[in-house]
Amino acid sequence: MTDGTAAGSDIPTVVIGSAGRRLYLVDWFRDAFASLGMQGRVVVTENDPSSAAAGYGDLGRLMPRYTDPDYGPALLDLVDELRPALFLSVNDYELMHLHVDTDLGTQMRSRGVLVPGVSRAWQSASADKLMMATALERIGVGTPETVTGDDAGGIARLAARSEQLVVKHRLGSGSSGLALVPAARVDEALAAAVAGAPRREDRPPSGQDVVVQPRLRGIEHGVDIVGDLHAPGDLRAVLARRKERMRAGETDKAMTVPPEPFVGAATAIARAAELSGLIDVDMFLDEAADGGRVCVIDINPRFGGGYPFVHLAGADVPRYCVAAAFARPLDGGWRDYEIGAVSAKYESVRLTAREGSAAPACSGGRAVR
Ligand SMILES: NC(=O)CC[C@H](N)C(=O)O
Repeated sequence: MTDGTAAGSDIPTVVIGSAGRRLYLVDWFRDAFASLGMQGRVVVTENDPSSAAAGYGDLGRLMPRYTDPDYGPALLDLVDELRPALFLSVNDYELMHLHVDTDLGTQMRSRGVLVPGVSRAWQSASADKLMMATALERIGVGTPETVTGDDAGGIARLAARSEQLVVKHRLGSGSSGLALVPAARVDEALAAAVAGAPRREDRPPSGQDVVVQPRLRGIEHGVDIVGDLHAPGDLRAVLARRKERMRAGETDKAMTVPPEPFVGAATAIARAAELSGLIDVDMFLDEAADGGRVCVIDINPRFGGGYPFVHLAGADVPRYCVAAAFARPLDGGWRDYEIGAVSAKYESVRLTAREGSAAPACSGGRAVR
């Protein structure tokens, strides 16, 4: 761990990678510094200079695209120059690049930066719904039986038990390619899903690129699981909301609920995934089943679209992250939130560039609404 005061910078620094549309995270990390009585800075790295977040941090840095060979050297230069204590990315592709395709995550950690996340195996599984189902089954956490679109026997087995089937892109995120169909019409849905599915470039589109699951009973919830930043695998918090409405693959309206039904699954996932920091997990809760059955359908290994609903109800994961990263004392109040709080997202926009102007101006302020 570094206290953020090593050579090159004496300002306590947190970097948010690819903040994109999540300007509220920049605000809440700033609030965290303020609430801990610290003069810190939130640096935003972005590839697109005119994105909403590029000029929104206390400092903005343009980065090459993660696919560019210059990305790794630029990231390590940034770390050496700014000496952040914490680096978190909210972009799934960047996370795959940091933790699976390269060892950049490990290299940052060996430079003393806390890089929240999950193990390499769970990072890979988070992008592949078949791998995810296998990983969850192995640790005894409920998840829908998942077969690939070319597994006729598996699909027939699911159809015998479930009148309706769910078809999804195997490597998709959010609800990409999602269709809920009567079992008799699964072939049509499969053909449509295969046609639009993201796939590995080394093979033609096929049923391997989509998965089929039974329709789940119960109500969909979003659950943030927080692992200890210094002791990966140790559960620190479970924060839950019932989804009321989705929009563009994200929770749009939700009501906070007690975390208890989800704690068993959260403990098992945190341990197995060697979790540090926050992951956003979608779970069905079937309260009618004996003792309440929980079924995990998706894991986003980062701050996700559901975190605002618990933050606005009082939870404060950025405060936990900043306190842990800079060794500041903190009581457990950061994980408390009001139950029954309903929040809804809304539109917001900011001026981000002018024709011909090169770099983003850093506002160091809040979005104009
Ligand atoms: N984009 C994401 O973060 C995934 C969606 C998230 N699980 C949500 O419910 O908002």
